[in-house]
Amino acid sequence: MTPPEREALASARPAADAALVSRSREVSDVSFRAFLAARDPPRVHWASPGGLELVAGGAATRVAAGGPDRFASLRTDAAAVFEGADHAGPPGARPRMLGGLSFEPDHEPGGSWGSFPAALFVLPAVQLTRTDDGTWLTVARYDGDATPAAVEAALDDAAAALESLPMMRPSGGNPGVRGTRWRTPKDEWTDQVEDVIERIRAGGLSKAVLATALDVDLATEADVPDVLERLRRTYPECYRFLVQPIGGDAFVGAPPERLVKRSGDAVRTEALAGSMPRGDAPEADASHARSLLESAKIRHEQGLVADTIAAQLSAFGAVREGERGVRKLTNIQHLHTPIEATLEDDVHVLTLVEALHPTPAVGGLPLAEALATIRGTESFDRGWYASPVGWFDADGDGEFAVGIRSGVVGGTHATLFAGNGIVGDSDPDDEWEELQPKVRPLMDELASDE
Ligand SMILES: C=C(O[C@@H]1C=C(C(=O)O)C=C[C@H]1O)C(=O)O
Repeated sequence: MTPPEREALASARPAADAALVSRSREVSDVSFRAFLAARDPPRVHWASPGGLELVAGGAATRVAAGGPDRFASLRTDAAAVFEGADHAGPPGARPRMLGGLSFEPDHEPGGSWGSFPAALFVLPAVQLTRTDDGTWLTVARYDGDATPAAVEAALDDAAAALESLPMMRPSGGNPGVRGTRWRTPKDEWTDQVEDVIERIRAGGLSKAVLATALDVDLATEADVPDVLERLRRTYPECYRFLVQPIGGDAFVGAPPERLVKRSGDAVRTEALAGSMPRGDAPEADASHARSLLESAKIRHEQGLVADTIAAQLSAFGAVREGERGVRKLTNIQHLHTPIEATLEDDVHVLTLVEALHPTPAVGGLPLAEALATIRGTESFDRGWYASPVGWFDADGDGEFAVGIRSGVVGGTHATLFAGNGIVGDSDPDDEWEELQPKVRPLMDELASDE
């Protein structure tokens, strides 16, 4: 990203005399991959398991923010964009802001995160939305000349362009991997885990989530729409997202973990922590699941996450914790507790995100001590890894996933991320083994399948 581009992103604000106009039209189902491949950046993709699925390109407008007030700044700027919005179309295709935030509020773009400010949300120019009511094409504009007639004409053009897209775009195949390098080799990782354990034993810290990055050299350029399409088939039980602010580097992932969903006064979240592999045979798989449910260490670690989330949500309304169980993913299983709340007041989903992020599933406990430990120990830039990624609308409804099982992909390079909760009785060798399945979702889609 050139300095002027970075400047433009960092200062993305609503314009004084602009109005938001959007129009949607039902279209016959079309390949999301082909649509995404044909769009210019910014490009975004969001899919929740069994729910909303959308792909979009271009920006009608965007809001960006950084520093300790970034959530307040986003809420204010987004409210200005949504004010007086003129949308004709089904509720499922209503205007949404899509994007995410960095793990730390004072994040500065750089390295793999060169085109990612501390918070960025895009209101897409052209979007395909798949809902229970069919597939909808939406065009939005936010400027002084955005009249309904102009937007309808742009919708006609976008619909005509859809006609020329192939129904099914043939897959280009995986890019292939030339080499990989952990940012923290095993001996360094072991030292880091031991340091964290020592801090925990010294008192004042119960848990810290230690993460690292895997640099991947690709044999050919990765085709991000292809990667997302394959993740849809291999990890159907996970979210899928893409945020590509400028072109080049794209943040993609298939996280299993919901940070929060707000729909009216209903709030849903979950505590997901503790990991075991999947077994090859049903008996082995069930035995791993039993180990998750019976391990005192894992129950303690996941219990801390559930209690903290429930306590934070209780500031907003009545909280109900569901039954603890095992969440099975394609290549890993976790301990899981569903958590729901009923809001007493009209609270924006961004306010809930602000209260919950980072949960002890990706930060630690107590939070301040855990963050100081993470900053003092990790030798890579988390950027947007383990951060909120999702969408919100004019009413403050929305849904956010935790940006794990993720990586930054650009050209012939990818950086993948993985982390584990460290507690007092963690074993560095086990923690090293646990990192491996967490980079696999993306790694499997990058490595050649032969
Ligand atoms: C931090 C990650 O995952 C988190 C940490 C887990 C753990 O400590 O076992 C399990 C699930 C996630 O909450 C990651 O995938 O990078």
